[in-house]
Amino acid sequence: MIEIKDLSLTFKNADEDHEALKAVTLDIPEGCIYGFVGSNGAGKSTLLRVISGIYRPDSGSVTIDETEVYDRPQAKENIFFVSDETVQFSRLTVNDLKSFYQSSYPTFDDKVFDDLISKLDLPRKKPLSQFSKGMKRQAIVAAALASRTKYILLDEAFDGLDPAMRRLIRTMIVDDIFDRGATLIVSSHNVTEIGDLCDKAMLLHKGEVIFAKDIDDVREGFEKVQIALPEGELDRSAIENAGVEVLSFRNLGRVSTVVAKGEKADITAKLSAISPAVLELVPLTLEEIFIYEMEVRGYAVSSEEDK
Ligand SMILES: Nc1ncnc2c1ncn2[C@@H]1O[C@H](COP(=O)(O)OP(=O)(O)OP(=O)(O)O)[C@@H](O)[C@H]1O
Repeated sequence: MIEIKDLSLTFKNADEDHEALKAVTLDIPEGCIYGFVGSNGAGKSTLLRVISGIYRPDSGSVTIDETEVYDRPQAKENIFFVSDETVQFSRLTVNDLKSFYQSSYPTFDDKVFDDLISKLDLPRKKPLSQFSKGMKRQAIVAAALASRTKYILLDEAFDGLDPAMRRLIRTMIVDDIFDRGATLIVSSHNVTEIGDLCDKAMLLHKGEVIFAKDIDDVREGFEKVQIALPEGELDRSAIENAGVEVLSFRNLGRVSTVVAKGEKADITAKLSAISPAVLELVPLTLEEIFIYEMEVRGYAVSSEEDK
C-alpha cells in the first residue's frame, strides 16, 4: 500500500519558485492499477518521482508498505520507475540493460526478460540510441516486468507505441500485474486508455488532486442529455432557468446536447418541465468528464462550438 499524506513540493528556480505539488493526499491499495491523468504540467511526473524516492517532498510524506522511500535503497528495490525519458540509457544495449537491472534488483528474472525481448523481437546488441522511441519504451517495459518488483510506475505509459504494440504491451503488463498481485501506477494523456486499463484514477490539476475515485464511480454526478422542443430551438439559458447546472451546451439543428452536473432523476425531472419533444440520456465519456472538471477550474479546453 502506498500512502501519500499532505505532500507538497516546490521547485526552487533562480527566477521564480514553482509549487508543483500542493497538499496531495492519496492512498494506492495493493494489487490495483491506478491511473494518473491531468493537464500538461499538472505534476504527474513529479508525483511519480516523489513516490519512487527520486525527489524528496518539502512537507508531508509518502510511505510504501509503511516505509519512507527517499534515501532508503532497500525500499527502492520494491519499486521500478519507468521515466518518460530514456536518454540516460542511450549508450546501453538490451544486454547491458539486463546487466544493469540485474545488479539493481535482486528479484530480476533473466528468463522473463529474455522471453519478453524475444516476443518483442528487439535487437540485443544495438545501442538504444539507434532504437526508435517505441522500441526503447518496449525494452524498458520488458526490464520493468522482469524486475519482478511489487510496484511498477510507468510515466506516459504508452508513449511512442503503435496501436498493435500498445495492445501487446498492455496485455503483457496486465497479465503480469494480475498474476503476481503487483501494483501498477500509470500516467497517461490518453484518458480512454486509462479508463480501459485502470481500477482507479486520479485527476491532478496545477499540483492539486481534483478527484481520486474508482473508475466505475467517475461518471457519477454527470449526465449528458439530448433534448429538443416540439418547435423552435432551445438555448442554454432555458436549460439553466429550469434549474439545471449546465457544463456544456451545444445545438445541432433543433437538437441540443447538454452536459449537466447533478443526479439523473433530478435533471430529468427539471428538463421534463420544459415539455420537450425529445429527452434522452446518452453515455458520457471519461474524456468529457475530465475536460469539464478542468474547464470548471479555468483551464481553457473548450472549442468554440461547445460554448
Ligand atoms: N526539475 C524541475 N525544475 C523546475 N520545475 C520543474 C521541474 N520538473 C518539473 N517542473 C515543473 O513542475 C510542474 C509539474 O511538472 P510535471 O513534469 O510533473 O508535470 P506533468 O503533469 O508530468 O506534465 P506533462 O503531462 O506535460 O508531462 C511544471 O510546471 C514543470 O514546469
